[in-house]
Amino acid sequence: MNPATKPTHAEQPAAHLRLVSDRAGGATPGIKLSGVSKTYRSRDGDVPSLRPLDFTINDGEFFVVVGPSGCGKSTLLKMISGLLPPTTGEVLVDGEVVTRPHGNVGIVFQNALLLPWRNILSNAMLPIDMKRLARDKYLARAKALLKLVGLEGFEKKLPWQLSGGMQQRASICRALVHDPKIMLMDEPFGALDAMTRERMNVELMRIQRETGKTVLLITHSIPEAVFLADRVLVMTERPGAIAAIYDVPMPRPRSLETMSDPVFTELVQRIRKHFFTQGSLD
Ligand SMILES: Nc1ncnc2c1ncn2[C@@H]1O[C@H](COP(=O)(O)OP(=O)(O)OP(=O)(O)O)[C@@H](O)[C@H]1O
Repeated sequence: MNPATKPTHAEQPAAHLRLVSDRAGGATPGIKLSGVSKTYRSRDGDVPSLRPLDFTINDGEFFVVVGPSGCGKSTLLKMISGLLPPTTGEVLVDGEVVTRPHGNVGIVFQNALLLPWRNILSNAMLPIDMKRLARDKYLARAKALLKLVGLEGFEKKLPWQLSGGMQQRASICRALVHDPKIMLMDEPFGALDAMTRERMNVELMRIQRETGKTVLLITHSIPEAVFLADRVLVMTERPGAIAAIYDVPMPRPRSLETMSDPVFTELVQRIRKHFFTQGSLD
């Protein structure tokens, strides 16, 4: 095994990431989960979805979660966003316990979920309107974000006039418009064709580099996970637990050629081995 692709302990970030965390100072930055578990109570009985999880995501890190269907990935994301309370344990964002939905996150789902009657700029401005923030303060930011994702000139178009990939780019702007520290992405490119998906991956890495956001992304695709991530968390079947966390020791910026790097190939194979018996990932 290439020593560079050995799994690391959850609490040991890559060296370059540790530097970022150290510089931040003050309250513990990033996202920290301590003993976070979830059991859904339903009429048919309890559904244990996540075993107690302990891990940290560093400020500015690109952190990707892969795992079999139903292992609790979306549940994890909802608990970090504050949309869902954990059954046990605590989620901390910048040292503060999350007890309700908070403004530190922007969320991107599998489908763009744009409002069909609002034009692209108005859709990007939706969080500002919902939070009743000053529109004029954020309008320039929304336009700049649309430009950043290549949608300049499409501000007045309605969602149906854009391709699926363009709509998803608009939804990324919507997630970033209120300048959250963290972007939570649940299978954001699952509905796109393979070529658009690859382009969106490159685009997302560029946006993350330019905005410095912390990204937590969920995917079923192991190559996508390795291509994007600083670290990949591999989950077990439900109730989900941490099977391993891998550092991805490949330099940035990355391009599609990165996928022919032997480190990339070896890491994809190593992670795939976790799922040999399940066959439930790409
Ligand atoms: N509101 C709920 N009530 C009861 N069980 C639920 C509820 N929401 C989710 N579950 C169950 O919890 C488990 C984890 O669900 P979750 O959606 O987090 O998984 P996932 O890993 O995101 O799945 P997928 O990859 O298929 O999207 C599943 O078995 C699901 O059926």
